[in-house]
Amino acid sequence: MSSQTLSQAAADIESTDDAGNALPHAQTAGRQARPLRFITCGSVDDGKSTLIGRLLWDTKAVKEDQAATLERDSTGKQNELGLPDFALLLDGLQAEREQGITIDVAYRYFATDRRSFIVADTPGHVQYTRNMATGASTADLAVLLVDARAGLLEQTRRHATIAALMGIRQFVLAVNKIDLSGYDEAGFNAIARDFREVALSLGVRQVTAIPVSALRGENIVLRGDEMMPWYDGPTLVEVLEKATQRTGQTTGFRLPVQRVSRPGEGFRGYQGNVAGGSIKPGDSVVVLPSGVEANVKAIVTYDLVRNAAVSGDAITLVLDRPVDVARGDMIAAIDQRPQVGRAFSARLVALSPDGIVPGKRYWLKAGARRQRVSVRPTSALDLQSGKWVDAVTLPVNGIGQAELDFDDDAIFDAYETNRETGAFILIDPDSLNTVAGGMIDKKRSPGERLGSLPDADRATITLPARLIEAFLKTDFAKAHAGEIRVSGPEEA
Ligand SMILES: Nc1nc2c(ncn2[C@@H]2O[C@H](COP(=O)(O)OP(=O)(O)OP(=O)(O)O)[C@@H](O)[C@H]2O)c(=O)[nH]1
Repeated sequence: MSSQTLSQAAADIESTDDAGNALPHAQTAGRQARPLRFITCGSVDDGKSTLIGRLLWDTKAVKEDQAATLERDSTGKQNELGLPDFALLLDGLQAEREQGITIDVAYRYFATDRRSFIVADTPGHVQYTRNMATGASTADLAVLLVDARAGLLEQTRRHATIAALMGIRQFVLAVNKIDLSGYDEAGFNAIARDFREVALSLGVRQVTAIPVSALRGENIVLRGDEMMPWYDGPTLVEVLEKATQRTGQTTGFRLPVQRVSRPGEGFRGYQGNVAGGSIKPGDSVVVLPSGVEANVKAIVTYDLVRNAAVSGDAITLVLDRPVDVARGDMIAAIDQRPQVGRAFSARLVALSPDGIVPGKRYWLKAGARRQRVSVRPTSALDLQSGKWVDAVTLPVNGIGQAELDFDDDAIFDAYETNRETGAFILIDPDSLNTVAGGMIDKKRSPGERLGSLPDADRATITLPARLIEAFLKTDFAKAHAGEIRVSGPEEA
């Protein structure tokens, strides 16, 4: 197939939505422009670096100078096949990682004739959970690697759980080093079956299992028919080319107001990036939290007046009547409003060594808005078993569910429906450190407590001694002394 027909085929795929319906032009253009984002996860030595290196190499994303360096650096390190060590392509990233950058996800860009991609390479260890969560929060798809000889590990389940929790609904299981298993078809089928069960339990139905040899480049970009005539499914790159992008937004129009522009008498515009849906002059909108309604008079960008704007556009919105709008307000579609309230439930990923202290008041930042919030964790994901357990605090790298209670009205969408207006960060008001990233689940009624999650095990989380000490000193811990169980202490 020539590259022209490939592009045409890609355009055909991209101009339909998940159900195969034609998309309006603006949306199609946006989808084609945005690369597919995916993450790779696997245990140490499963071959993650080799797999990414192979993808870059076989899609010709490796520049000539890099290729020469690769050949040179691999000298003497070649494996028994005489192939270069593809993992070396990732070494630059390793160096970045060792510098101890806080949220340290390395992104790599590559493209085929049909599509462009951004792969987030996230380290697999438990202490890097926050990095994986960060990579996963923007990814459309997760590639989970397992060693064909070892099959699924606890780690695989943990990675799959985090990926699902971050909203990823498409998994590829790359059963790697299939060459070292003697291209064992039955072994591959057993691993694929086990993984489908894991994925289903997490609510993920779109699962493709592929037998691959990252080292030999089989079923990554090129097919591995010679050694695996029994496999007639897609290659990894074919799955990536056809994967659906999560739009991340199924809500109506959203404009978080960054700035109110009043350049002169008579003109008042509200500026920001459209974070959902689309808008055109004449549409009815509501300003939140005030609830005042108005119609759109004009949409202005930096140099021209537009007849429509879509998600991602930076615009100035002019309304047809004088309305009181401030930075941090939200202008939204009148018939598809976000939730406004003082109590929400959310999932958190703790990013700071201090973890999340229950009942502590933090600053919550979402878009241009910053509000005081008190945070009470209710359960945490046990990273070893992949199960939810009751919890009252979250240690660093902990993932948990929490109740958020605000002093004033807050405006959110559920993260599932809008990844921009459903996401936030928590800031410690004393140190000004970012202590957590969060995703809104839903609005709670005032005073409503979150129950245990259905599969919650009645277990306690072991925390480092200094966290327990700090926690026991909080007013919350004193007030709930009889109800709190802490195990440990364990040295940090
Ligand atoms: N035979 C064979 N060896 C492989 C394959 N994929 C990777 N390897 C080898 O397995 C070893 C580990 O590969 P890496 O790519 O460094 O593994 P990784 O998962 O990135 O490891 P970390 O970066 O340490 O997490 C290397 O010696 C690779 O050459 C494969 O498909 N077949």
